[in-house]
Amino acid sequence: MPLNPTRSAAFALVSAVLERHRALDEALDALPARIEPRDRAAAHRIAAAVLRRLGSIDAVLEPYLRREPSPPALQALRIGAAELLLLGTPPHAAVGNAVALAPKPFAGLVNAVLRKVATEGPAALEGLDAARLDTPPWLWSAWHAAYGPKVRAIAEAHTRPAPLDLSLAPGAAAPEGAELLPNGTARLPAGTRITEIPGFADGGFWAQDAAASLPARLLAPRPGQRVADLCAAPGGKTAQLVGMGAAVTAVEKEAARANRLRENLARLKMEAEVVVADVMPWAAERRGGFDSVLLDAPCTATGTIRRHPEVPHLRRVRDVAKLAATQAALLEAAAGLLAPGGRLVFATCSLQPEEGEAHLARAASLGLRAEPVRAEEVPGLEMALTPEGALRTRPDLWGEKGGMDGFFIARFTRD
Ligand SMILES: C[S@@+](CC[C@H](N)C(=O)[O-])C[C@H]1O[C@@H](n2cnc3c(N)ncnc32)[C@H](O)[C@@H]1O
Repeated sequence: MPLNPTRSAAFALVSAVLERHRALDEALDALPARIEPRDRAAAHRIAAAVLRRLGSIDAVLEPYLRREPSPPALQALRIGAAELLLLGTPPHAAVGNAVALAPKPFAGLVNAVLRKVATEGPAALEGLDAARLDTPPWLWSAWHAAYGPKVRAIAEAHTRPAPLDLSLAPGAAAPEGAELLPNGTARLPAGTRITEIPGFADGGFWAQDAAASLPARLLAPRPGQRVADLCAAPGGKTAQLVGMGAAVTAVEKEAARANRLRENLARLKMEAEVVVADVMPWAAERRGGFDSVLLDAPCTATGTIRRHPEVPHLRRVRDVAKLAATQAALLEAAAGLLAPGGRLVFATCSLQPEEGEAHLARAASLGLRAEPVRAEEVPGLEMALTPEGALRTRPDLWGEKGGMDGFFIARFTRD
C-alpha cells in the first residue's frame, strides 16, 4: 500500500510529541504546507487518539511484542492500533497503512501484530482500566491527593475529545445547532472545525472553552476602564474584555503569539493595545496604572488535557514547582499594576493545587484582599466554588454536557 498523506502526517505528529517533546499544535504548524487542511485535521484526530489513549494502546500491544521495537516501528503500531480500536477504520486499511509507515525491517512485525489486534477488535479494550492506564502515575497521585475519589471521573473525562466551545461577540447570535450553556458559551460537537462554521470570517465568535471564559466575566470591567490583560495570547480573554467596552492593554512576551492575538482581534473587528513584553519588567514601570488586571499565568496546563492530549506526556512533576514560582512572581508584578481599589483576577488552567489554591495564602502579603465569587455570578457552577470564594473547575464538571477545562480562578481587590 503506498504511503497515505494523512497517516504520514499523523506519524510526524506522534513522533514529534513522544520523541522530540513538541506540543501538538507546534507539530501541526511544522507539517509541510502542501498537506491539505482535510488531511491535517484527520492526522490531528489520529494523533490525538494515540496520545489520549497511549497507556491503553500499549497495554493491548504489549503481549504481542517480545521486546520494544524501534521508535518509528512503535509509532506505526500505535497509529494502526488506534485506528483499529478507537477510530473505526476498516482493518485492511488500518493494517496496510501502518505497515507502509513502518521502517522496512519492521514491516513484517507490524503486519503480524496488527492482524492479531484486528482479530480481537475494540473488544481488546474491554476490561482494561483506561482511566489508570492513560494517566501518568504522578498525575493520578496528585489528583487523588487533591480531589479524592473524583480522580477517576477526571481521568475518564480525558479519554474523550472535547467539544468545540465558542464565545460570542456582543450581540452575535450562536451558530446554528449550538447548545447555549449557562455561562453563555455556545457549544458544538467535538470535531467541528471552527473555520467551516458559517460566519467565521465575519468575526461573531471565537474558540474558548467554557471554563476559560470565566476569568474575564468575573473581572467584569466597566466600559472605559483601563485593563491590563497579562499573558494574553492568543487573546480569548482580551476579546471578552474589549467586548465589555474596556480599554485593554494586552501583554504577551512571545512575538509570534502576539501576532496571532492581533490576527484574532482583526477577524473579530476589535481593538486593543498589544504589547510584546515580559510582564515582569513591563509592570515594574507602570505601578498603579490600571483599574483592573487579569493574570492568566503560564502553567502546566493539566486542566486542558482533553484539548491538549500531549500534556501528560510532556509535563514532569518538577514542572509544577517551577511554574508555581513563576506564577507567584507574576502575581506580585500584577498586584503592583493596580490602582488603589482596583480589581485583579488570577487564573491558571491547571488541576495542580500548587498552581491554584496555594497562591491564596501569599496574596494577602501583596496587599490583595480576596473578593469572593458569588454563586449567582456562576450559574450552574455553584459546586465549583471553594470555601475561600475562589472557583475550581474540573473536566468532569458539566460531564453530561461534554465537560469543561480545569481552571483555578481567584478574585482580589487592592486595598
Ligand atoms: C495560558 S496562555 C494565555 C492564554 C490567553 N490569556 C487567552 O485567553 O487566550 C499564557 C501566555 O503567557 C505568555 N507568557 C508567559 N510568560 C510571560 C511573561 N513573563 N510575560 C508575558 N507573557 C508571558 C505565554 O507566551 C502564553 O502565550
